[in-house]
Amino acid sequence: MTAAIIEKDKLGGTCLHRGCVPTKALLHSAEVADVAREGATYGINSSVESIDIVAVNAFREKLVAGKHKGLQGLIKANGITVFEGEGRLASPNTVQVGADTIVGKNVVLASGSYSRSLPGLEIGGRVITSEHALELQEIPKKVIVLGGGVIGVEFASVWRSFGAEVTIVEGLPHLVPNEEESVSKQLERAFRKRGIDYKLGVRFQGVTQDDSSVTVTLEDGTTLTADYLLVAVGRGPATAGLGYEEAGIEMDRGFVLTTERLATNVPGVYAVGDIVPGLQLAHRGYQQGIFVAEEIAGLNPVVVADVNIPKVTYCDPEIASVGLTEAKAAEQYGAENISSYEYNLAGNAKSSILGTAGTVKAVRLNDGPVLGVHMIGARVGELVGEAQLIVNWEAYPEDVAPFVHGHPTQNETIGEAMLKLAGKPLHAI
Ligand SMILES: NC(=O)c1ccc[n+]([C@@H]2O[C@H](COP(=O)([O-])OP(=O)(O)OC[C@H]3O[C@@H](n4cnc5c(N)ncnc54)[C@H](O)[C@@H]3O)[C@@H](O)[C@H]2O)c1
Repeated sequence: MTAAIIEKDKLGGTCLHRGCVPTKALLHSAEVADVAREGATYGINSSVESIDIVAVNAFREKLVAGKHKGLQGLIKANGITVFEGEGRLASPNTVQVGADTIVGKNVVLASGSYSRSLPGLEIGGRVITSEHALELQEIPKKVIVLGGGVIGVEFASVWRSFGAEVTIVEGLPHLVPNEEESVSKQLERAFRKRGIDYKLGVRFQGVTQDDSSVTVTLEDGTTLTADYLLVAVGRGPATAGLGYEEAGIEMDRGFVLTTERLATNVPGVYAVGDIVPGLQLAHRGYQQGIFVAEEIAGLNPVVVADVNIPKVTYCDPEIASVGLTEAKAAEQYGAENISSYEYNLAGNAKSSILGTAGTVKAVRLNDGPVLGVHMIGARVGELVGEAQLIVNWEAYPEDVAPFVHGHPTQNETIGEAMLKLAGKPLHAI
Protein backbone atom coordinates (compact mmCIF):
# COMPACT_ATOMS: atom_id res chain seq x y z
CA MET A 1 0.00 0.00 0.00
CA THR A 2 1.00 3.63 -0.36
CA ALA A 3 1.14 5.46 2.95
CA ALA A 4 1.49 9.06 4.03
CA ILE A 5 1.90 10.52 7.49
CA ILE A 6 0.74 13.99 8.42
CA GLU A 7 2.67 15.45 11.38
CA LYS A 8 2.55 19.01 12.69
CA ASP A 9 5.45 18.68 15.13
CA LYS A 10 8.05 15.89 15.12
CA LEU A 11 7.73 12.27 14.00
CA GLY A 12 7.61 10.10 17.10
CA GLY A 13 4.99 12.16 18.92
CA THR A 14 4.52 12.34 22.66
CA CYS A 15 6.22 8.99 23.37
CA LEU A 16 9.54 9.95 21.80
CA HIS A 17 9.68 13.68 22.47
CA ARG A 18 7.67 14.41 25.63
CA GLY A 19 6.74 11.07 27.20
CA CYS A 20 8.05 7.53 27.49
CA VAL A 21 11.57 7.92 26.14
CA PRO A 22 12.74 11.22 27.71
CA THR A 23 11.12 10.43 31.08
CA LYS A 24 12.81 7.04 31.20
CA ALA A 25 16.14 8.72 30.41
CA LEU A 26 15.48 11.04 33.35
CA LEU A 27 14.56 8.08 35.56
CA HIS A 28 17.83 6.40 34.59
CA SER A 29 19.79 9.49 35.70
CA ALA A 30 17.84 9.28 38.97
CA GLU A 31 18.77 5.60 39.33
CA VAL A 32 22.45 6.39 38.77
CA ALA A 33 22.25 8.99 41.55
CA ASP A 34 20.71 6.40 43.89
CA VAL A 35 23.34 3.81 42.98
CA ALA A 36 26.11 6.32 43.74
CA ARG A 37 24.43 7.19 47.04
CA GLU A 38 24.12 3.53 48.02
CA GLY A 39 27.62 2.54 46.87
CA ALA A 40 28.86 1.77 50.38
CA THR A 41 26.40 -1.15 50.64
CA TYR A 42 28.36 -2.80 47.85
CA GLY A 43 31.78 -1.81 49.08
CA ILE A 44 32.13 1.12 46.72
CA ASN A 45 33.10 4.45 48.20
CA SER A 46 30.86 6.82 46.29
CA SER A 47 28.48 9.67 47.01
CA VAL A 48 26.49 12.23 45.09
CA GLU A 49 28.37 15.50 45.07
CA SER A 50 25.76 17.34 43.05
CA ILE A 51 23.27 16.85 40.24
CA ASP A 52 24.12 18.75 37.07
CA ILE A 53 20.65 19.26 35.64
CA VAL A 54 22.08 20.80 32.45
CA ALA A 55 24.04 17.58 31.83
CA VAL A 56 21.04 15.45 32.81
CA ASN A 57 18.98 17.31 30.21
CA ALA A 58 21.76 17.02 27.63
CA PHE A 59 21.87 13.21 28.09
CA ARG A 60 18.10 13.02 27.61
CA GLU A 61 18.08 15.36 24.60
CA LYS A 62 20.91 13.51 22.85
CA LEU A 63 19.18 10.20 23.38
CA VAL A 64 15.87 11.49 21.99
CA ALA A 65 17.63 13.16 19.04
CA GLY A 66 19.32 9.86 18.16
CA LYS A 67 16.05 7.92 18.24
CA HIS A 68 14.33 10.67 16.24
CA LYS A 69 16.99 10.47 13.55
CA GLY A 70 16.63 6.69 13.42
CA LEU A 71 12.87 6.97 13.07
CA GLN A 72 13.12 9.55 10.29
CA GLY A 73 15.53 7.23 8.47
CA LEU A 74 13.13 4.28 8.80
CA ILE A 75 10.18 6.31 7.49
CA LYS A 76 12.21 7.48 4.51
CA ALA A 77 13.75 4.10 3.75
CA ASN A 78 10.32 2.51 3.78
CA GLY A 79 8.97 4.95 1.19
CA ILE A 80 6.45 6.70 3.42
CA THR A 81 5.62 10.29 2.45
CA VAL A 82 5.58 12.80 5.28
CA PHE A 83 3.45 15.94 5.07
CA GLU A 84 4.51 18.56 7.60
CA GLY A 85 1.71 20.61 9.06
CA GLU A 86 -1.59 20.28 10.88
CA GLY A 87 -4.00 17.95 9.13
CA ARG A 88 -7.74 18.42 9.14
CA LEU A 89 -10.19 15.74 8.10
CA ALA A 90 -11.98 17.53 5.26
CA SER A 91 -14.16 14.58 4.28
CA PRO A 92 -14.12 10.86 5.20
CA ASN A 93 -11.26 10.17 2.77
CA THR A 94 -9.60 13.56 2.46
CA VAL A 95 -7.13 15.31 4.75
CA GLN A 96 -6.26 18.96 4.22
CA VAL A 97 -2.72 20.04 5.20
CA GLY A 98 -2.22 23.72 4.39
CA ALA A 99 -2.52 23.95 0.61
CA ASP A 100 -2.22 20.17 0.13
CA THR A 101 -5.27 17.98 -0.23
CA ILE A 102 -4.44 14.33 0.45
CA VAL A 103 -6.87 11.67 -0.64
CA GLY A 104 -6.63 8.17 0.81
CA LYS A 105 -8.61 5.02 0.42
CA ASN A 106 -8.43 4.80 4.20
CA VAL A 107 -7.63 7.35 6.87
CA VAL A 108 -6.23 6.42 10.29
CA LEU A 109 -6.76 8.99 13.04
CA ALA A 110 -3.85 8.95 15.52
CA SER A 111 -3.74 12.47 16.94
CA GLY A 112 -2.83 11.44 20.50
CA SER A 113 -3.40 13.19 23.80
CA TYR A 114 -2.48 16.21 25.91
CA SER A 115 -1.94 16.72 29.65
CA ARG A 116 -5.29 17.74 31.01
CA SER A 117 -5.98 19.83 34.07
CA LEU A 118 -8.91 20.33 36.44
CA PRO A 119 -11.63 22.98 36.21
CA GLY A 120 -10.24 26.19 37.73
CA LEU A 121 -6.65 24.91 37.73
CA GLU A 122 -4.80 26.88 35.12
CA ILE A 123 -1.45 25.63 33.83
CA GLY A 124 1.26 28.30 33.78
CA GLY A 125 4.08 29.76 35.86
CA ARG A 126 4.77 27.38 38.75
CA VAL A 127 1.82 25.14 37.89
CA ILE A 128 3.28 22.72 35.36
CA THR A 129 2.51 19.55 33.39
CA SER A 130 4.87 16.66 32.63
CA GLU A 131 6.03 18.39 29.43
CA HIS A 132 7.22 21.42 31.44
CA ALA A 133 8.60 19.18 34.18
CA LEU A 134 10.89 17.50 31.66
CA GLU A 135 12.27 20.82 30.50
CA LEU A 136 12.93 22.34 33.94
CA GLN A 137 16.37 23.90 34.11
CA GLU A 138 16.54 23.45 37.89
CA ILE A 139 15.85 20.78 40.46
CA PRO A 140 13.00 21.96 42.63
CA LYS A 141 13.73 22.00 46.36
CA LYS A 142 10.10 21.29 47.14
CA VAL A 143 7.43 20.03 44.82
CA ILE A 144 3.77 19.03 45.05
CA VAL A 145 2.52 16.37 42.65
CA LEU A 146 -1.23 16.39 42.03
CA GLY A 147 -2.28 12.86 41.01
CA GLY A 148 -0.68 9.65 42.26
CA GLY A 149 -1.12 7.84 38.93
CA VAL A 150 1.66 6.80 36.58
CA ILE A 151 3.08 10.23 35.71
CA GLY A 152 2.76 11.44 39.31
CA VAL A 153 4.74 8.59 40.86
CA GLU A 154 7.40 8.60 38.12
CA PHE A 155 8.21 12.30 38.57
CA ALA A 156 7.95 12.05 42.37
CA SER A 157 10.52 9.26 42.20
CA VAL A 158 12.93 11.27 40.00
CA TRP A 159 12.73 14.44 42.04
CA ARG A 160 13.25 12.56 45.32
CA SER A 161 16.35 10.85 43.90
CA PHE A 162 17.58 14.34 42.95
CA GLY A 163 17.10 15.48 46.55
CA ALA A 164 13.77 17.32 46.43
CA GLU A 165 11.08 17.24 49.11
CA VAL A 166 8.05 15.72 47.40
CA THR A 167 4.38 15.50 48.40
CA ILE A 168 1.89 13.60 46.25
CA VAL A 169 -1.82 14.37 46.51
CA GLU A 170 -4.08 11.54 45.31
CA GLY A 171 -7.89 11.72 45.36
CA LEU A 172 -8.36 7.94 45.63
CA PRO A 173 -7.33 5.86 48.68
CA HIS A 174 -4.11 4.52 47.09
CA LEU A 175 -1.19 5.51 44.88
CA VAL A 176 -1.38 3.91 41.39
CA PRO A 177 -5.01 3.03 42.12
CA ASN A 178 -5.43 0.96 38.96
CA GLU A 179 -2.82 -1.57 40.08
CA GLU A 180 -3.21 -4.61 42.36
CA GLU A 181 -3.94 -3.27 45.86
CA SER A 182 -0.98 -5.05 47.49
CA VAL A 183 1.31 -3.42 44.89
CA SER A 184 -0.08 0.04 45.72
CA LYS A 185 0.45 -0.60 49.43
CA GLN A 186 4.04 -1.74 48.88
CA LEU A 187 4.75 1.34 46.77
CA GLU A 188 3.36 3.52 49.54
CA ARG A 189 5.64 1.82 52.08
CA ALA A 190 8.66 2.13 49.79
CA PHE A 191 7.95 5.80 49.05
CA ARG A 192 7.49 6.52 52.78
CA LYS A 193 10.90 4.90 53.37
CA ARG A 194 12.43 7.03 50.60
CA GLY A 195 11.02 10.15 52.27
CA ILE A 196 8.32 10.81 49.65
CA ASP A 197 5.26 12.19 51.39
CA TYR A 198 1.73 11.58 50.13
CA LYS A 199 -1.81 12.49 51.01
CA LEU A 200 -4.36 9.89 49.94
CA GLY A 201 -8.14 10.13 49.56
CA VAL A 202 -8.08 13.90 49.46
CA ARG A 203 -8.89 16.13 46.53
CA PHE A 204 -7.42 19.35 45.32
CA GLN A 205 -9.38 22.53 46.08
CA GLY A 206 -7.40 25.55 44.94
CA VAL A 207 -4.00 27.03 44.14
CA THR A 208 -2.31 30.42 44.36
CA GLN A 209 1.15 31.33 43.16
CA ASP A 210 3.65 34.15 43.14
CA ASP A 211 7.12 34.57 41.62
CA SER A 212 8.79 32.13 43.96
CA SER A 213 6.24 29.62 45.20
CA VAL A 214 2.92 27.92 44.80
CA THR A 215 0.38 27.18 47.55
CA VAL A 216 -2.15 24.41 47.21
CA THR A 217 -5.27 24.02 49.32
CA LEU A 218 -6.84 20.61 49.70
CA GLU A 219 -10.49 19.80 50.42
CA ASP A 220 -9.60 18.70 53.98
CA GLY A 221 -8.27 22.20 54.72
CA THR A 222 -4.55 21.29 54.45
CA THR A 223 -2.33 23.84 52.69
CA LEU A 224 0.96 22.89 51.06
CA THR A 225 3.62 25.24 49.72
CA ALA A 226 6.34 24.36 47.22
CA ASP A 227 8.42 25.64 44.30
CA TYR A 228 6.23 23.87 41.74
CA LEU A 229 2.93 22.05 41.42
CA LEU A 230 2.99 19.22 38.87
CA VAL A 231 -0.50 18.49 37.54
CA ALA A 232 -0.70 14.77 36.65
CA VAL A 233 -4.43 14.05 36.69
CA GLY A 234 -4.66 12.24 33.37
CA ARG A 235 -4.45 12.93 29.66
CA GLY A 236 -7.27 14.03 27.37
CA PRO A 237 -7.77 13.12 23.68
CA ALA A 238 -6.26 15.63 21.22
CA THR A 239 -9.17 15.74 18.80
CA ALA A 240 -10.53 19.29 18.96
CA GLY A 241 -10.60 21.32 15.76
CA LEU A 242 -9.44 18.51 13.49
CA GLY A 243 -12.71 18.13 11.59
CA TYR A 244 -13.61 14.74 13.08
CA GLU A 245 -17.14 15.71 14.18
CA GLU A 246 -17.81 17.57 10.93
CA ALA A 247 -16.87 14.42 8.99
CA GLY A 248 -19.62 12.61 10.94
CA ILE A 249 -17.36 10.63 13.28
CA GLU A 250 -19.03 9.47 16.45
CA MET A 251 -17.27 10.89 19.52
CA ASP A 252 -17.68 10.78 23.29
CA ARG A 253 -16.20 13.56 25.42
CA GLY A 254 -13.50 14.11 22.83
CA PHE A 255 -12.60 10.43 22.37
CA VAL A 256 -13.21 8.75 19.01
CA LEU A 257 -15.59 5.81 19.30
CA THR A 258 -14.62 2.68 17.39
CA THR A 259 -15.62 -0.94 17.07
CA GLU A 260 -13.41 -3.57 18.66
CA ARG A 261 -11.71 -3.68 15.22
CA LEU A 262 -10.88 0.04 15.53
CA ALA A 263 -13.24 1.16 12.75
CA THR A 264 -15.13 4.40 13.33
CA ASN A 265 -18.76 4.70 12.22
CA VAL A 266 -17.53 6.35 8.99
CA PRO A 267 -16.49 3.72 6.41
CA GLY A 268 -12.75 3.74 5.67
CA VAL A 269 -11.84 5.79 8.76
CA TYR A 270 -10.04 4.06 11.65
CA ALA A 271 -8.65 5.37 14.94
CA VAL A 272 -5.72 4.21 17.10
CA GLY A 273 -3.88 5.25 20.25
CA ASP A 274 -4.80 7.66 23.03
CA ILE A 275 -7.86 9.06 21.19
CA VAL A 276 -9.53 5.63 21.47
CA PRO A 277 -11.04 5.06 24.95
CA GLY A 278 -9.01 2.65 27.09
CA LEU A 279 -5.39 2.34 28.19
CA GLN A 280 -3.28 5.30 27.06
CA LEU A 281 -0.02 3.49 26.39
CA ALA A 282 2.39 3.88 23.49
CA HIS A 283 2.73 0.11 23.00
CA ARG A 284 -1.07 -0.22 22.81
CA GLY A 285 -0.96 2.44 20.08
CA TYR A 286 1.77 0.56 18.17
CA GLN A 287 -0.18 -2.68 18.37
CA GLN A 288 -3.36 -0.94 17.19
CA GLY A 289 -1.40 0.58 14.29
CA ILE A 290 -0.20 -2.86 13.18
CA PHE A 291 -3.72 -4.21 13.63
CA VAL A 292 -5.29 -1.48 11.45
CA ALA A 293 -2.63 -1.87 8.73
CA GLU A 294 -3.37 -5.60 8.61
CA GLU A 295 -7.12 -5.00 8.73
CA ILE A 296 -6.95 -2.60 5.76
CA ALA A 297 -4.77 -5.14 3.92
CA GLY A 298 -7.49 -7.78 4.51
CA LEU A 299 -5.33 -10.01 6.73
CA ASN A 300 -8.01 -10.43 9.42
CA PRO A 301 -5.74 -9.78 12.44
CA VAL A 302 -6.55 -10.90 15.98
CA VAL A 303 -7.91 -8.30 18.40
CA VAL A 304 -5.75 -7.80 21.53
CA ALA A 305 -7.92 -6.78 24.48
CA ASP A 306 -6.71 -3.92 26.69
CA VAL A 307 -6.64 -6.22 29.71
CA ASN A 308 -3.88 -8.32 28.11
CA ILE A 309 -1.61 -5.34 27.40
CA PRO A 310 1.33 -5.09 29.83
CA LYS A 311 1.81 -1.94 31.91
CA VAL A 312 5.07 -0.74 33.42
CA THR A 313 5.49 2.20 35.80
CA TYR A 314 9.14 3.18 36.07
CA CYS A 315 9.27 4.64 39.55
CA ASP A 316 11.62 3.19 42.19
CA PRO A 317 10.57 0.51 42.99
CA GLU A 318 9.28 -0.37 39.53
CA ILE A 319 5.79 -1.75 38.93
CA ALA A 320 4.72 -4.08 36.11
CA SER A 321 1.52 -5.94 35.45
CA VAL A 322 -0.61 -7.70 32.88
CA GLY A 323 -4.11 -9.12 33.07
CA LEU A 324 -6.73 -9.03 35.80
CA THR A 325 -6.07 -7.94 39.36
CA GLU A 326 -7.29 -10.35 42.03
CA ALA A 327 -10.28 -8.09 42.75
CA LYS A 328 -11.25 -7.88 39.07
CA ALA A 329 -10.79 -11.64 38.61
CA ALA A 330 -13.03 -12.31 41.64
CA GLU A 331 -15.64 -9.92 40.25
CA GLN A 332 -15.54 -11.64 36.86
CA TYR A 333 -15.29 -15.32 37.87
CA GLY A 334 -16.41 -15.41 41.51
CA ALA A 335 -13.94 -15.36 44.41
CA GLU A 336 -14.36 -19.12 44.98
CA ASN A 337 -13.16 -19.88 41.45
CA ILE A 338 -9.81 -18.12 41.56
CA SER A 339 -6.54 -18.59 43.45
CA SER A 340 -3.56 -16.33 43.85
CA TYR A 341 -0.04 -16.51 45.15
CA GLU A 342 2.29 -13.67 46.03
CA TYR A 343 5.96 -14.62 45.99
CA ASN A 344 8.20 -12.36 48.06
CA LEU A 345 11.35 -11.16 46.29
CA ALA A 346 13.16 -11.62 49.61
CA GLY A 347 13.43 -15.30 48.61
CA ASN A 348 15.15 -14.54 45.30
CA ALA A 349 18.93 -14.29 45.22
CA LYS A 350 19.14 -11.78 42.35
CA SER A 351 16.57 -9.48 44.00
CA SER A 352 18.66 -9.56 47.17
CA ILE A 353 21.80 -8.70 45.18
CA LEU A 354 19.93 -5.77 43.62
CA GLY A 355 18.86 -4.77 47.13
CA THR A 356 15.19 -4.60 46.28
CA ALA A 357 12.03 -5.46 48.17
CA GLY A 358 8.83 -6.44 46.41
CA THR A 359 6.61 -9.24 45.24
CA VAL A 360 5.38 -11.14 42.18
CA LYS A 361 1.72 -12.02 42.45
CA ALA A 362 -0.08 -14.31 40.03
CA VAL A 363 -3.83 -14.89 39.82
CA ARG A 364 -5.32 -18.01 38.20
CA LEU A 365 -8.72 -19.43 37.41
CA ASN A 366 -9.00 -22.73 39.34
CA ASP A 367 -8.39 -25.54 36.84
CA GLY A 368 -7.84 -22.79 34.30
CA PRO A 369 -5.35 -20.28 32.97
CA VAL A 370 -3.30 -17.55 34.61
CA LEU A 371 -5.47 -14.42 34.57
CA GLY A 372 -2.99 -11.81 35.78
CA VAL A 373 0.54 -11.14 37.02
CA HIS A 374 1.36 -8.11 39.22
CA MET A 375 4.88 -7.20 40.25
CA ILE A 376 6.79 -4.57 42.20
CA GLY A 377 10.56 -4.38 42.71
CA ALA A 378 13.72 -3.26 40.91
CA ARG A 379 13.59 -3.88 37.14
CA VAL A 380 10.37 -5.94 37.21
CA GLY A 381 9.43 -4.20 33.95
CA GLU A 382 11.88 -6.59 32.30
CA LEU A 383 9.87 -9.55 33.66
CA VAL A 384 6.56 -8.51 32.16
CA GLY A 385 7.50 -9.99 28.77
CA GLU A 386 7.23 -13.51 30.13
CA ALA A 387 4.13 -12.62 32.14
CA GLN A 388 2.33 -11.25 29.09
CA LEU A 389 3.07 -14.40 27.07
CA ILE A 390 1.63 -16.53 29.88
CA VAL A 391 -1.52 -14.40 30.10
CA ASN A 392 -1.99 -13.90 26.35
CA TRP A 393 -1.47 -17.60 25.58
CA GLU A 394 -3.92 -18.39 28.39
CA ALA A 395 -1.33 -20.78 29.80
CA TYR A 396 -2.15 -22.85 32.88
CA PRO A 397 0.37 -22.68 35.75
CA GLU A 398 0.81 -26.43 35.15
CA ASP A 399 2.01 -25.61 31.58
CA VAL A 400 4.59 -23.08 32.75
CA ALA A 401 5.78 -24.80 35.94
CA PRO A 402 8.15 -27.25 34.17
CA PHE A 403 9.89 -24.48 32.18
CA VAL A 404 13.35 -23.67 33.46
CA HIS A 405 14.32 -20.15 34.47
CA GLY A 406 17.92 -18.99 34.43
CA HIS A 407 19.54 -18.79 37.85
CA PRO A 408 20.12 -16.42 39.47
CA THR A 409 17.60 -14.13 37.76
CA GLN A 410 14.52 -12.35 38.99
CA ASN A 411 12.64 -14.35 36.33
CA GLU A 412 12.76 -17.25 38.74
CA THR A 413 10.10 -15.46 40.79
CA ILE A 414 7.56 -16.02 38.01
CA GLY A 415 8.57 -19.68 37.96
CA GLU A 416 8.10 -19.86 41.74
CA ALA A 417 4.59 -18.37 41.46
CA MET A 418 3.66 -20.85 38.70
CA LEU A 419 5.04 -23.80 40.67
CA LYS A 420 3.04 -22.81 43.73
CA LEU A 421 -0.17 -22.28 41.75
CA ALA A 422 0.36 -25.66 40.09
CA GLY A 423 0.48 -27.22 43.56
CA LYS A 424 4.25 -27.80 43.50
CA PRO A 425 5.72 -25.07 45.71
CA LEU A 426 9.53 -24.91 45.56
CA HIS A 427 11.01 -22.17 47.76
CA ALA A 428 7.69 -21.67 49.53
CA ILE A 429 5.85 -23.25 52.41
N1 LIG B 1 5.05 4.23 32.21
C1 LIG B 1 3.94 4.41 31.51
O1 LIG B 1 3.39 3.48 30.93
C2 LIG B 1 3.31 5.77 31.47
C3 LIG B 1 4.04 6.89 31.88
C4 LIG B 1 3.41 8.12 31.87
C5 LIG B 1 2.09 8.22 31.45
N2 LIG B 1 1.41 7.13 31.04
C6 LIG B 1 0.01 7.22 30.67
O2 LIG B 1 -0.39 8.56 30.48
C7 LIG B 1 -1.69 8.75 31.01
C8 LIG B 1 -1.71 9.94 31.94
O3 LIG B 1 -0.97 9.69 33.15
P1 LIG B 1 -1.43 10.33 34.51
O4 LIG B 1 -0.55 9.85 35.59
O5 LIG B 1 -1.62 11.79 34.32
O6 LIG B 1 -2.91 9.74 34.67
P2 LIG B 1 -3.47 8.55 35.61
O7 LIG B 1 -4.88 8.37 35.20
O8 LIG B 1 -2.54 7.39 35.63
O9 LIG B 1 -3.42 9.19 37.08
C9 LIG B 1 -4.10 10.36 37.43
C10 LIG B 1 -4.35 10.32 38.92
O10 LIG B 1 -4.85 11.59 39.34
C11 LIG B 1 -5.84 11.37 40.33
N3 LIG B 1 -6.72 12.55 40.38
C12 LIG B 1 -7.56 13.00 39.42
N4 LIG B 1 -8.19 14.12 39.82
C13 LIG B 1 -7.74 14.41 41.06
C14 LIG B 1 -8.01 15.45 42.00
N5 LIG B 1 -8.90 16.40 41.74
N6 LIG B 1 -7.36 15.43 43.20
C15 LIG B 1 -6.46 14.43 43.48
N7 LIG B 1 -6.18 13.43 42.62
C16 LIG B 1 -6.80 13.41 41.42
C17 LIG B 1 -6.54 10.10 39.86
O11 LIG B 1 -7.24 9.46 40.91
C18 LIG B 1 -5.38 9.27 39.31
O12 LIG B 1 -4.84 8.38 40.26
C19 LIG B 1 -2.10 7.47 31.73
O13 LIG B 1 -3.01 6.76 30.93
C20 LIG B 1 -0.82 6.72 31.86
O14 LIG B 1 -1.02 5.32 31.81
C21 LIG B 1 2.01 5.90 31.06
